[in-house]
Amino acid sequence: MSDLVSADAGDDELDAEASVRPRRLADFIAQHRVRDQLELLLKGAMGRGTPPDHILLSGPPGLGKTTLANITAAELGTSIRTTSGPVIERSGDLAAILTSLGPGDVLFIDEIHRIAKPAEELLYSAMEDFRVDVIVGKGPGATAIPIDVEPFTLVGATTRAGLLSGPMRDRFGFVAHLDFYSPEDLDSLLHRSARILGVPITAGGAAEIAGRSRGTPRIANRLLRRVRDFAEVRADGVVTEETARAALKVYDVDALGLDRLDRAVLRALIESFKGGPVGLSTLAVAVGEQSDTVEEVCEPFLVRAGLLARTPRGRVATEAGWAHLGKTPPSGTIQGDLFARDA
Ligand SMILES: Nc1ncnc2c1ncn2[C@@H]1O[C@H](COP(=O)(O)OP(=O)(O)OP(=O)(O)O)[C@@H](O)[C@H]1O
Ligand SMILES: [Mg+2]
Repeated sequence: MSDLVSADAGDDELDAEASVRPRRLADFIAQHRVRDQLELLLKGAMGRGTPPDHILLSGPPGLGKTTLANITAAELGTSIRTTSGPVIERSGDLAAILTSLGPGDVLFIDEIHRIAKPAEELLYSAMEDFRVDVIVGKGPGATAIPIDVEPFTLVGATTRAGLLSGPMRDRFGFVAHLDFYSPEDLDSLLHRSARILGVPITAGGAAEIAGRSRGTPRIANRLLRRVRDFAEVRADGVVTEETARAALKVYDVDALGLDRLDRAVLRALIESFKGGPVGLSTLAVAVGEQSDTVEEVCEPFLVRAGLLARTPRGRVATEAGWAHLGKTPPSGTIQGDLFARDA
């Protein structure tokens, strides 16, 4: 699919994201439950003068995990060291990072589910006892030298909490799961971003973009940047409902945030297979894509939007799916909940 509605960050997007990324908890939009809990955790620890419990942030891409990790350090007034699971190949790499932390620092490990096993085991003792055993030598003569590390707070982020081992998960005293944002939340977020970017935006403009952002702040901010281009080049620079609509038509993002490939899948399912059920590989061939792409890139959102359902007999279009293409579903079509939240 186009990168425009992908929840993952593009390589060239980091600077653009940094400019609108909230720095403090008070600027972090929505996710009130997580925000309240985190505030209590941090304030409580600061009151006692100790580092807070280790924090695990889980949730789909683009919902604010990296943002919250940085906010944690900012609220605590400490430094943050950032690394990620895949880059820690050897436990020695991790030991070097841990022993260089200052007292109370935040260590942020992104994609923590991808950390190598030996490094994970080293992390256990660091998290629990603020101590690491560094192995010197090889074979029977190898000895473990215990080294103390400063008390620190680990913030782990993962898009796949289910892949974390039990012992790893148990060592986090605070686990927060980030949910997709409501259109109203994204609306506030867009007003905030527009203010920071100096883009004039109307209520209608923000609402129009919010509804197409798939519940994801990263996508909302990205669409705002594209609509701003359009507004500046083809209109008077103001992001209104009309400019947002016209711009997103140019970029092929429809009213629910579906892009060209998402719609092709839905259309094939309905027009070529009468709404299904049809097998994944047959559907993928019909749109000229790999099964993996259809399954991992298009389907999760089509399912979440209640347009498509996965059944034991294959993929089927829901009533909402038919309606989205402006067609009348045959009787007996399953309903599907529009944006049913997985609680
Ligand atoms: N609650 C929020 N309020 C305001 N902006 C937000 C919020 N959450 C996320 N954002 C914006 O969305 C962008 C993406 O967020 P972030 O990088 O924290 O996501 P992530 O969960 O770490 O994604 P990934 O899984 O891809 O690493 C940030 O640049 C930030 O500007
Ligand atoms: Mg991140």
